[in-house]
Amino acid sequence: MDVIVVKNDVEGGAKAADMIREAVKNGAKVFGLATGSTPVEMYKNLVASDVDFSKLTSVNLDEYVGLPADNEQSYHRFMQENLFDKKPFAKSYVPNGLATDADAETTRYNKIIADNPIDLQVLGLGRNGHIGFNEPGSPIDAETRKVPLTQSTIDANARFFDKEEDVPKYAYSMGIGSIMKSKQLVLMAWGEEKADAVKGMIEGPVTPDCPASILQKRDNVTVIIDEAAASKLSK
Ligand SMILES: N[C@@H]1[C@@H](O)[C@H](O)[C@@H](COP(=O)(O)O)O[C@@H]1O
Repeated sequence: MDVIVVKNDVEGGAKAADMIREAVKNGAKVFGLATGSTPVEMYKNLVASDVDFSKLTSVNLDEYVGLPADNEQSYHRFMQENLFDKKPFAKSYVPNGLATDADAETTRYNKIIADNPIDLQVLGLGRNGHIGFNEPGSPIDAETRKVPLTQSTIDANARFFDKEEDVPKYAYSMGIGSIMKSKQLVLMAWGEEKADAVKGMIEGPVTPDCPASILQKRDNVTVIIDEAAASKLSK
């Protein structure tokens, strides 16, 4: 695990964007993308750059169950606004939050991932150590599935919704098994509220209690964190 400590998300987002551009130069064809506040600076940098995704493919990590693609809080809409409107890919995939047949939707998405093996996966980190929406206790070999969100994730995401009751309780998420198949991984985390999860991920035991700790088992992982997120690390 390569750990890079930066001053803040502006510096870290620029670094992550450089890594994406480097991967494009080196022939990467499929990018696994993430949402949330963490990668916003990275997307800003990509939008401002001359990177060209128009012959490439993107596959997103997750989507809330029950939100239509055009809902303000849907991850579809987030990707559209933060990246795809300005830097379109030839093909972009996001789970369909309105799919009511969870088995059919997860089978469809797993086939997309199998047909488009991910060269570089971008990840954020939940306050409880989740990656994608793989909450503590998630099986490490899982593919895409419908997952219930923990109360801590619902609370963390409530800031984006008018009322807590509006926060979806389920998501479709790539599983840890699918994430681990990616050839290269870049995880970002900013702020003190991520410091415990960062410590667990880097220095803790590899345990389903902190899903991101599984990344210790992988090579080709770069973790970009700011000083606040790094503040509980022992060295
Ligand atoms: N499913 C998303 C994750 O993909 C994201 O990495 C994480 C952190 O969110 P944020 O970047 O807003 O802190 O939580 C969300 O619940």
